[in-house]
Amino acid sequence: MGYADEVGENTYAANDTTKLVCTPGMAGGERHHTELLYPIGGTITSLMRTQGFHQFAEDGLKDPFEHAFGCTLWEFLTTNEEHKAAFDLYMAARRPASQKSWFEVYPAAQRLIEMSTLKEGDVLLVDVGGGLGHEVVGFKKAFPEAVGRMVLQDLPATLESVKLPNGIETMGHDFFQPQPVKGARIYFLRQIMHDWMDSKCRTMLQELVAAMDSDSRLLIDDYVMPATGAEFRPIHMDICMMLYLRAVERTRSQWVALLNSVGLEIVEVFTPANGFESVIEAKLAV
Ligand SMILES: C[S@@+](CC[C@H](N)C(=O)[O-])C[C@H]1O[C@@H](n2cnc3c(N)ncnc32)[C@H](O)[C@@H]1O
Repeated sequence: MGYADEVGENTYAANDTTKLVCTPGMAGGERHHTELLYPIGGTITSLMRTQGFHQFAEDGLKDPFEHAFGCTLWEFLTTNEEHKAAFDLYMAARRPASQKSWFEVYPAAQRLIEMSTLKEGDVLLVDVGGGLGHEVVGFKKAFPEAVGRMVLQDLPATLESVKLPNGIETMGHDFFQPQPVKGARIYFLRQIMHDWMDSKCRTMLQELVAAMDSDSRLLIDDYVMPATGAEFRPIHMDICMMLYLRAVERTRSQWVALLNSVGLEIVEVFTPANGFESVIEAKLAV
């Protein structure tokens, strides 16, 4: 596993992996997976023997998490503060520092020049379901002179502990409800759509479509799985999404079908060279 280096008999030294897994975010991830995923594994056989296994469990069917814990993951996190805190820290820390940010994968600098018509008071970016705000903070640091408001949205319980630098607003918002910020240039969803089955994604997207104008862009930061030959990391995530959340990592054709079904069209898909998450840029279909 490489968690430490063996340097002698019964002697181990911390290495970079040791230091990484000791950070609050990765420690949160260890807690999340060991305490939540293992019980799912331990009860999966009884789920298969009773109702069967359904990736998009709907209409009264249970997903593996619900079968193990008696409620969905999101319900569990609303009633379990320690797990919620571990989850939020894990989300904020999950990507290796060597990985490019979404605004490097997506040509944000170029797009910001194209967006130069924005005025003070217009909204540049809404980070929908943005967790503790790590991505919008990173964006603000990278583009301190960018004109326009930046808004972090998430469930009120997530935002309670959030402290952000000046210039970033927080807004409690349930993304299945009407989007209160109209006509933003960018609606950014990182690792949101992969948490939900298609029917729920359609509801969420329809609320965004109703708020978008012709200059708005939807940016989805998620895996775009190849039809064959996927790498280990997205496959692992795909299985986790199925077990935790009755959800999925999507292929390009699945993304196209989902976005087209709500009146959106893909402008371009930006994929980093190392097989990590892509940024899908979409706009209202003409
Ligand atoms: C997988 S995390 C991703 C967080 C962040 N975007 C990131 O990439 O680190 C999913 C986020 O969705 C939020 N969330 C879940 N249900 C939500 C809802 N109905 N409305 C708004 N946010 C929700 C969670 O609180 C969590 O912050």
